[in-house]
Amino acid sequence: MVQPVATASAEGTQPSRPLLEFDRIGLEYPFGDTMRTIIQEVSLDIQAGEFVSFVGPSGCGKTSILRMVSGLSPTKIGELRCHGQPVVKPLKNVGIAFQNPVLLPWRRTIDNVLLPLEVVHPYKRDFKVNHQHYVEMAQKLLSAVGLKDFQQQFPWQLSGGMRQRASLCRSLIHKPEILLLDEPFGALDAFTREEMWVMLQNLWMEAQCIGILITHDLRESVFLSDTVYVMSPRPSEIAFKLHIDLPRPRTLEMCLSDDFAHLAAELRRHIHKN
Ligand SMILES: Nc1ncnc2c1ncn2[C@@H]1O[C@H](COP(=O)(O)OP(=O)(O)OP(=O)(O)O)[C@@H](O)[C@H]1O
Repeated sequence: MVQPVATASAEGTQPSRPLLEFDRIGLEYPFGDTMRTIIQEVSLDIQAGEFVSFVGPSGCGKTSILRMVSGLSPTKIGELRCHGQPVVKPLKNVGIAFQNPVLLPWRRTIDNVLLPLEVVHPYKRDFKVNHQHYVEMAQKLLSAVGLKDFQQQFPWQLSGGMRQRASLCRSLIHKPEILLLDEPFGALDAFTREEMWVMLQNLWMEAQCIGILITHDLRESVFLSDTVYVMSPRPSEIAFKLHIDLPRPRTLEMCLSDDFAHLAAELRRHIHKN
C-alpha cells in the first residue's frame, strides 16, 4: 500500500487535506455466478493541482478508477473522498476527456466547447444572460490550443488532433477542479501526440486543477505527471509510485535528456516485474 504524502499548507505549518482520498478502494464485478476481484486495494491521496497518471496492464481497472472518481460508478468497497466527503453520486467539479472526442456533429466547434455550460450548475442558470462572457471564455481556450480560426467549423471539418484539442477545451470550460483523461491521445500519431502533451500541460497549468491521466504510454506519463502510479495485474494494487521531479513547464527537448530516459526506464522495470 502506498502511504499518503502530506504536503504543507500555504502557511507552511499544517499539512493540507488532500482534495481526493482513496481509502482502501476495492472493486469487484460479477463474472458468471461469482464475483471477480478487479482491484484488490488502493489507498492514495491526490493534492489539489497535482497531475497523476495511472499505468498498468490491460484490465487492471484503470478506467474503473476514473469512473469512481467521477462518481458515475461510486465505489462500493473502501471509500473515495473528495473534499473529505464520500463520492456517492456524479461530481459536478469534474471534466472528462476520452480517447474518442465524441463532439456533437451538428454543433460548431465553439458550440461543442460551450456545451457543459448549458448543462452544468451554476453556469446553466445564467447561460443566456452571460452568453457573451462564456463565448469569450470558449474563444480563449480555443486560442490557447491553436483553434482560434476553427471555432465556426463543424467537427467533421477538423483533423483528429484538432477534435481532441476541442474536446479538451470542452472538458475545461466549466473550470473543473478535477480533469479526468482516459487515454486522450491514444488514437493520434506520435508527432501529434507529443504536441498534445505540451498543449495539455499548458492548459492544466493554467487551470490549476487536478489531472488524472490513464495511459499506456510511459513517456507520456513522465512528461505530464507529478506522480505516476504503476498498477499490478488484476487483482490489482499500486505496485510502484514514482515522483517526477522534472521542472515545469516541460519541453519536448527534455524528453531527450538522461533524466527523462531514466524515469521512463524505472517505470518500465516495474511494469515488467508484474
Ligand atoms: N460493467 C462491468 N461489468 C463487469 N465487468 C466489468 C465492467 N466494467 C469493467 N469490467 C471489467 O473490469 C476489468 C477492468 O476494466 P477497466 O476498463 O477498468 O480496465 P483498464 O485497466 O482500463 O483496461 P484497458 O487498459 O484495457 O483499457 C476488466 O476485466 C473489465 O472486463
